[in-house]
Amino acid sequence: MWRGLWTLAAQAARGPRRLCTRRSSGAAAPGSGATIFALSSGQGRCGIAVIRTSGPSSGHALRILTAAGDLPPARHASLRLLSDPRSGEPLDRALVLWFPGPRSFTGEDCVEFHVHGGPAVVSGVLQALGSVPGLRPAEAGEFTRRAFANGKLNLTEVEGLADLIHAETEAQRRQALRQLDGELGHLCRGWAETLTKALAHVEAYIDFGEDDNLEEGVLEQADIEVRALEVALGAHLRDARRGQRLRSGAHVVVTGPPNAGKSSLVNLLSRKPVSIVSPEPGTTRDVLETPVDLAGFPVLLSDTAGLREGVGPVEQEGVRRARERLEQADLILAMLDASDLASPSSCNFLATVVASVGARSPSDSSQRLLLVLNKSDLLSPEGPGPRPDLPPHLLLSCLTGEGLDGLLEALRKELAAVCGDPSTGSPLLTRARHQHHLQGCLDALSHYKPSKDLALAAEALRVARGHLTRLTGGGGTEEILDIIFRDFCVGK
Ligand SMILES: Nc1nc2c(ncn2[C@@H]2O[C@H](COP(=O)(O)OP(=O)(O)OP(=O)(O)O)[C@@H](O)[C@H]2O)c(=O)[nH]1
Ligand SMILES: [K+]
Ligand SMILES: [Mg+2]
Repeated sequence: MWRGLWTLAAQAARGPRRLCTRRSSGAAAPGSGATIFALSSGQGRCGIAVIRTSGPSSGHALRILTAAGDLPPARHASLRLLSDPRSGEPLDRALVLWFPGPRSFTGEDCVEFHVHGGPAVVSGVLQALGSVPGLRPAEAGEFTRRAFANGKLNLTEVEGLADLIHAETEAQRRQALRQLDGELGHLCRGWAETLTKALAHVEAYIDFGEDDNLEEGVLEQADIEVRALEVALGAHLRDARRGQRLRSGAHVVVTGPPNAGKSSLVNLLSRKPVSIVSPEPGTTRDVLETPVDLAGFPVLLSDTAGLREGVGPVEQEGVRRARERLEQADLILAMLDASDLASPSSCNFLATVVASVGARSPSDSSQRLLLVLNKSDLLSPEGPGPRPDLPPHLLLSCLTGEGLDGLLEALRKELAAVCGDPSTGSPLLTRARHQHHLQGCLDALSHYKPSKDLALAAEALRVARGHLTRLTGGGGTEEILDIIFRDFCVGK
């Protein structure tokens, strides 16, 4: 209900640069003039809980709860006694922080109450705030939404913030922080400026093409810049799947002949008994998937049935599922029993799965493969090692743990290639939305042919620029905002 008003307020706040589609909304709504409050730290018993407010009545609420005429100095922590304004009953001795707008997270007047984290204190302070006229509880993501509306964050930064809150691995945290720092937005704004300049040149040519006063080579210059931009966009789009894997997890599939030790490896890497391990070949039938943090990267690790033919219908179905899952793998962990390399199942596996992935060049295949020879503890120290004609491989013993560090290091390198390394390189496109707009921009530029039709070329530049602006939130529709802000919790 408050959406309609929010849109209008947002438009006013952001000016014409960020126009939103207006939605008809009949009834009156509280709107963004209200002051919102929420518990911003996690729920449950904890040492300190942070409650915050945002909106014009924040200062008034702070004065009422601290029963003080004056506000504390801005952006300094001050110790104050909080009491319930209705009964005067003391609630807690707390640190309070006063952030007058616009120098605050949301751009509005904000207050933070750092109270003792017991549930009774928290609910007492929340109730006291609720009793102050003009204050209401915040909706999920409403603080961030106000920050966005007031131009404190652009859309890719908002997404970075959502990802940072949900980041579970090192690599995800690093990537989210880079996005929150505005790297992707910065890049897009630079590209949009290039297009604006090119558009100005083309339009100048349309208006004054015949005029002698026009500088020479104006169109040629625009052409060079647009073509360079196409190259840059292409490179980023080729990277796009990596960023999405980093956000939602890379698919790593363990495969090999029966009894190679696949389930043992899955349990070792996930540090929990995900799969049944037994000396009986054909133990694993279903695909067992578990999310794990591998060397700092988010991974969906799948254990699968041992690949072999001529077995009963249930195991055959398991083998079918294993092959199906293999197709979806970003990284294949191909496993063999090092003491059993001459067996028909090992030879068959090497000749089919390993050879077929290895034969593809890394550029035309998004799949990568690591060959692991397990049960190295069964090889005699003096006797001949694994066959020299094998493709590059790692030795491992799931039993003794020998070779595990080497495997983890190899996994880190492979996953950095699969997901992109968030500590280096250009900003990753972590969402399908980013990819959609960059592709839209590139498609539009393919219609840029100033030698044929200047008016159409100018229109192509305008469409292309529109995609870049929408990526960072300019002209975004409310539907997109709703989807993005849904990821947030109340209090953020
Ligand atoms: N000696 C030795 N035995 C191992 C090692 N890793 C696994 N095993 C044993 O090999 C047998 C098979 O292990 P699993 O992990 O069930 O093998 P799997 O590949 O999942 O087997 P299936 O699911 O039947 O295809 C079990 O008895 C394990 O204890 C190892 O590094 N050294
Ligand atoms: K087994
Ligand atoms: Mg198994």
